[in-house]
Amino acid sequence: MISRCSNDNSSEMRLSASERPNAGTIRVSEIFGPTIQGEGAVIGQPTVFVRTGGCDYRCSWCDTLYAVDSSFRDLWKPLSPEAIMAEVIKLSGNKPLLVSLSGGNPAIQPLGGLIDMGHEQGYRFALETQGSVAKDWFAKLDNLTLSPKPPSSEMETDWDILGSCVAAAGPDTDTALKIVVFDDLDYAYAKEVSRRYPQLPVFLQPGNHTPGTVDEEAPGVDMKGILERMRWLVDKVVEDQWFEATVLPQLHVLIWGNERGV
Ligand SMILES: C[S@@+](CC[C@H](N)C(=O)[O-])C[C@H]1O[C@@H](n2cnc3c(N)ncnc32)[C@H](O)[C@@H]1O
Ligand SMILES: Nc1nc2[nH]cc(C(=O)O)c2c(=O)[nH]1
Ligand code: SF4
Ligand SMILES: [Mg+2]
Repeated sequence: MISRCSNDNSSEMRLSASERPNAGTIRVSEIFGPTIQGEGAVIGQPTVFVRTGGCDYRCSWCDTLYAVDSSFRDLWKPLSPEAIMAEVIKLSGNKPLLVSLSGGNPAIQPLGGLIDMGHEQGYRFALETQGSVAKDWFAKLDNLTLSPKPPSSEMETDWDILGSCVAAAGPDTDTALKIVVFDDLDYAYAKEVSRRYPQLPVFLQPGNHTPGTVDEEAPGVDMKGILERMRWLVDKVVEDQWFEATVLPQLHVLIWGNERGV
């Protein structure tokens, strides 16, 4: 299974040559914080975000198109692990904390060296990915969130690669599932993912149907609609007696709406 964790993964090969990172450098869309982690297993923890640029998916409702759409490519900087750690250290006042690696798909970037470097200085690392590309260095992470995409995203899950991601993380990384739910079909998908990985904690996150478009700088958010979906999802889990699931909102969206860099 681990042999799938290579650089010539087929999902990654779907990226054009200019979209693939250079060896050693990491393509970065933004570094910000400290803020709190707004989602999933480590929700509420103070963290600095490193958001990489480029993604092998294009979910219909992606809330970070500026780190996905190639029209933003010129804004993604190729940075060395040293340069990224220098910024993380500056933002955190040299006090180690949790670093959240997100994107885009951070799994298509060479992040193993950055994780080693940060660990040496006492920083911890969490990573969010859709589970479409597996890397050996997932085993170095403190937390791995796998967020496979439900039908409403219009993406297809490659179950073998998702399995390779779980295997690559191994026993020393805290791995969790986090599934965005918009409707009944998404809910059924979340149950299927959880059925396949009963050993993994599962977090359900109501979808934000107002994430904005590539042309919007600061899209407005339909908070009432998101909270209604949250209530629907809680009712669903309770009625269904899915007592192993944890339902959480995107806390940062409740606080700051669709604002960037928070
Ligand atoms: C922007 S993605 C980046 C990491 C990775 N590409 C992934 O999808 O897991 C970070 C998280 O935001 C979630 N997300 C993206 N758009 C969303 C939306 N409109 N509503 C709720 N969650 C969303 C994703 O499912 C994922 O769990
Ligand atoms: N505060 C905060 N929490 C988050 N959790 C996941 C995020 C992401 O965009 O990956 C995110 C984000 O952008 N901000
Ligand atoms: S996989 Fe993540 S970053 Fe990529 S398009 Fe989907 S939500 Fe956006
Ligand atoms: Mg986000």
